Amino acid sequence: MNEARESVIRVRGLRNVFGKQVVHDGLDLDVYRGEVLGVIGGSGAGKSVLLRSIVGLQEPTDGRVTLFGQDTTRLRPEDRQIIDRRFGLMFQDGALFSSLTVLENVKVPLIENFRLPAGLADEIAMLKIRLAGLPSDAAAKYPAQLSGGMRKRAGLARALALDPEVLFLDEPTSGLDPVGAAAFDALIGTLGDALNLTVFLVTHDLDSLYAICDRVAVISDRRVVVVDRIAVVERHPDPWIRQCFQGPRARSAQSHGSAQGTPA
Ligand SMILES: Nc1ncnc2c1ncn2[C@@H]1O[C@H](COP(=O)(O)OP(=O)(O)OP(=O)(O)O)[C@@H](O)[C@H]1O
Repeated sequence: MNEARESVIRVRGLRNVFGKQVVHDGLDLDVYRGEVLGVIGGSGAGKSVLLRSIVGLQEPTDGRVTLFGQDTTRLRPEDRQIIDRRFGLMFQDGALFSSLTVLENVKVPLIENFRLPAGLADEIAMLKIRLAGLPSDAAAKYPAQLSGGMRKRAGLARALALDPEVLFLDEPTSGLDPVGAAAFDALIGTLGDALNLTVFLVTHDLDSLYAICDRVAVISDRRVVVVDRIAVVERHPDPWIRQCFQGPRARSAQSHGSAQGTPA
């Protein structure tokens, strides 16, 4: 069925080496338009390096990354800029500018990319702040005045500023309590559907996999060992996967997932 779908991210033969450490070697991955793809793997497996390689924050040692059908290793800077506008990035802590208010933070990509009149930029930024589930009065606050969960939502609002087609999220629920994490998952699921987003979600959170991911990719032994629906992935014989899906946390996540009626 997937063969007919458009691959918005295509990674082929990715290799990343730091000194003597080979992080990726011959890694292949496709991400299809409209799906929520969860990316998991042990600590240090190379999830963040993969994300960074895809979005251009890290130049791969070798291999090819194609975004929206364009080979990113061959792009002219001006074409790279056009591609960059088509995705949004959200890091663990929101990665906000501490000296700017939430509203100003969300306006940064709007001002950098488009010469919008100030009033219009304010209106768009406010819309994104509300879309990310923040109250309007959060707009005037500085990151230090927000809770961890609110900072993540502000980071999400900024990632949504340019109406991206693809959203990259690096461990968005880390540090949140279970209720906050479930609410954030629900928000991503709802926004993904409403805005027809493709979501690339790096996570350690098994609940997120069951709650919102259409497919899950597992990085082990320097490559993607399996990418499939969670029900298939959890039965894979890879030792790390077995350990991951046979513990008590997995059983709890599995029961939450089926209770929500959202088996992946
Ligand atoms: N710029 C860099 N220079 C040297 N080594 C790096 C660099 N970036 C990442 N690494 C190494 O690459 C490996 C993979 O890192 P990465 O952050 O992708 O892991 P991860 O799977 O996201 O781990 P975690 O789940 O703990 O966040 C680690 O051993 C890390 O130390």
